[in-house]
This record gives sequence, structure tokens and C-alpha cells, in this order.
Amino acid sequence: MDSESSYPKLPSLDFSKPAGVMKPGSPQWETLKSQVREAVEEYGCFEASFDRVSDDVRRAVFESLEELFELPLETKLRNASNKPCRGYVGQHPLIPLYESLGIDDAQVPESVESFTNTLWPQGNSSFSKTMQSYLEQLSELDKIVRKMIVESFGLESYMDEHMSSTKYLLRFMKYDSPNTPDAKLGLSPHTDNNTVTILHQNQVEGLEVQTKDGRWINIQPSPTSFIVIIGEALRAWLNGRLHSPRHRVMMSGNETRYSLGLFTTPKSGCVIQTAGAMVDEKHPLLFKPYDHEKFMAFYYTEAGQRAASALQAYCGI
Ligand SMILES: O=C(O)CCC(=O)C(=O)O
Ligand SMILES: [Fe+2]
Repeated sequence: MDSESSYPKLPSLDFSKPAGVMKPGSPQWETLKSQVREAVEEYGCFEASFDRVSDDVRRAVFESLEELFELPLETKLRNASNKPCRGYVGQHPLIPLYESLGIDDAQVPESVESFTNTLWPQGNSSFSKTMQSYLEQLSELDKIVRKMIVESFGLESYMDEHMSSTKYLLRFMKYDSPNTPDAKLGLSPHTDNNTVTILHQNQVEGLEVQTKDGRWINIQPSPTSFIVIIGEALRAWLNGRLHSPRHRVMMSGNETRYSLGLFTTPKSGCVIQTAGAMVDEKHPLLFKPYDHEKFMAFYYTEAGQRAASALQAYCGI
């Protein structure tokens, strides 16, 4: 193996062009679109440099995360949810370094307000303002990426339906330092079940993405870049034409890692049905239509957790 193939690197794409240049149809848009398409087919993932999340907001977000996780455990547990992976997750024996909280339907300002008021009954307007600005700015990147992917498959006629069938889950993650030079599991290897995930991390490395041939790419954090990951729901809609990569977090050393995930997720009750134009003789249908929420319930059962691909086990043809 040559050195390049021993150390795979994630494609790094530049979304920091002036807004006017990034208009659909412009030459810059078309070039970036084909780079996105290549990256999501091969890696299901890429690094996006994106300067429309302002420095102030970015700094405030990571300060807010420290403030959030410093709250007493009983306070954080108030972020309860009857859905798995929506509310507080932590103190798990298999991943003892990991803790996270989430805001479902985060595109609705009241959801952010209500999360804030649950954790700070006396109020914390700086937290909710910071998170709302962050969502507003970062969701632009999600929209650009999805538009480019939909266009690249010639599915413009599905565009409005696709864009309006999703909502956002914003999750905050903290990984304690293991205080050892040996790598310890922070988050188990998994694929994301939602549509698209955008991850943002502080300066502490730990995120790893697996290539199709099983090698792990270690992602180097950078303040102005985001990691875009294709989820199973988009892979199913596009009849497996994109890759949805396994990824994990491995921690070593003595610094705490904070990260945020903007999870674009099918809306409640949404049935994922593969786009007809994606099915032909060369590409037979891979998945039966499925209700995303029912699939999520299956995912957390023993059978769902045991399956190599939970989606395949649930509705694979
Ligand atoms: O913390 C990270 O960077 C990864 C989190 C992740 O993969 C997830 O929450 O699905
Ligand atoms: Fe993930």
C-alpha cells in the first residue's frame, strides 16, 4: 500500500464563498455540487469549511456547552424525553465518558426556549439566543448540501417535498478526558439513521469516520469547519446511491471534548419511500417504504441493535 492509501483523508470542501457566488446554477455552485456528489458517494462524509457561522456565535456556543454540562446531574436529567436519544443520555457503563442532551424540533424557537427554561428555571436568555443564532446560520449549510445532492441526482421535482419533510434535532455532546494516552471508546461505532448530520467540535480530536474498505479516518478539528455525514434515511430515499458511513469517537489524553450535532431528521409520521427515478434495471429497489419513527423504535430493540444494518433488517428487500 502506498502512504496515501494507508492514511485516507476526508475530502475538504469550501462553502465559504460569498453568498452571491453560491447561487444555484452559478459555475462555482456547479463545481462544488460535483465535489459534494463525489464525496458522498465515496465517503458518505466530508469536511465543509463554512464561514457563515460567525466567530462570536461559535465562541458563545462552546462557552454555553461548558455552562450546560456543568449543571448538576439532577438538573440535566430534567431534559427527559419519551423518545430514545432525544433527552439526556449519560452514565452509560459501555460509554462512561459520554454525556449528551438534545433539543427536538429545534427549528421552532419555542423548543429552544422550553429547553432553556427547563434547565434554567430562572432563565438564561444568552443560551437560547446563542443557540437560535447558531441554528439559523448552520441550517444554511444543511440546505445548500441537500439542494446540491438532490440536484445532482436530477430530482429537482422532489426538491420542495424533500426540503419540507424534515426537522432539526440539535444535540450537545461532552466526552470526559480518559486521562490516559491510550484510546478509550467515547461513542460506539454507528451509522446515523436520520437524513444528514452536521457535526461541529471543539479543538479536541476524537471523531473517526470509517471508509468503505474499513479504515478509520481521524478527523482533525478546525474551528471553522463542520463534518457533514449522510444518514440512512437519505441513503434509503436515494436507493443506496450514497454511502452512509460508520463513525465513532475515541478519546485519549486529558482534555474534555465538546461537540454539537445538527441532525436533519424526517418529520414525525414521515414515510421514507425511495424516489422512483432512483430505481431501474441496474439499481433494483433496496428498501420497502418505512415509517421513520417506527424504524427508530425498532432500532433500539435488541434485534435492531444486533443487526449489522438495522435498516436492512427492518425493511431491506
Ligand atoms: O461527537 C461526535 O463528534 C459524534 C457524535 C455522533 O456521531 C452522533 O451523535 O451520532
Ligand atoms: Fe453519529
